[in-house]
Amino acid sequence: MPPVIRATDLVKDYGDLRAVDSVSLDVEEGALFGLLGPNGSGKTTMIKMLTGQVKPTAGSAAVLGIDAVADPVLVRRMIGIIPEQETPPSFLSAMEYLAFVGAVRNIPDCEGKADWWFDFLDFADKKDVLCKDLSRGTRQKLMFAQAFIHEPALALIDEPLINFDPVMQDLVKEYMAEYVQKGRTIFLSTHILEVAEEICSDIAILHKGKLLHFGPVAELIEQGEDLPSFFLSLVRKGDHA
Ligand SMILES: Nc1ncnc2c1ncn2[C@@H]1O[C@H](COP(=O)(O)OP(=O)(O)OP(=O)(O)O)[C@@H](O)[C@H]1O
Repeated sequence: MPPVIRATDLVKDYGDLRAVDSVSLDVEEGALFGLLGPNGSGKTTMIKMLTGQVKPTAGSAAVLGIDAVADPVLVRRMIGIIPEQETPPSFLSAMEYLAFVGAVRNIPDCEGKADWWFDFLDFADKKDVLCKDLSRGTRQKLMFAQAFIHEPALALIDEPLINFDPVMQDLVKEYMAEYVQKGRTIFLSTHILEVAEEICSDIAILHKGKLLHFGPVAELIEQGEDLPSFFLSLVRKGDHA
């Protein structure tokens, strides 16, 4: 079975800055893959290249078997995405936004599915509120719902938990764990190392655009490592390299 994501020697330069430096990695079907790294290490740029939002300077990316550089529109049609810091359109209500996503993605019974998400993430009382008047956490609930409402084979989500309270974080973590058990795949970036250790099957650690580590979380734990300490020592070593 080919990997769900295959990145090969991906490079992204912004002017003189090399934001991603020859990164290669495979993500297998059913993985809950965590992309970790300090601020500015290139996580968002990686996600943007894999979702066809940014064209790599060099290298290639196959996502669900599709060439993400040559056919970014098809990739975006097939996947779910939560871009970094993205908020839904201010002028639509929460329900209108999910209906809009449903129309673009051709989702059957989108209204019924939207209602399920309003109940599941406990914001049914906000469905007719304009997005501009929603709290940050509620906007994040909506972004989470739009990424998963069509049950994509692959969701790429940038910092999905950051605005959620602990109860909501727990609910969403459980949802993601069950989601991948059904054979679907999630690729997420996060700063919350404890979350990555708890739910991710595999991780990659980026630092200054370079891939410092890539592999299953279980392997680290078998070696007696805990992810937060492992991450910190790797990044500190990278700082002095
Ligand atoms: N459009 C852009 N133009 C110029 N530089 C950019 C652009 N986007 C990102 N960068 C730079 O590329 C580097 C990697 O940024 P990126 O957002 O990918 O990192 P990140 O790991 O997601 O960071 P954070 O954890 O802080 O969100 C940073 O130095 C950033 O300033």
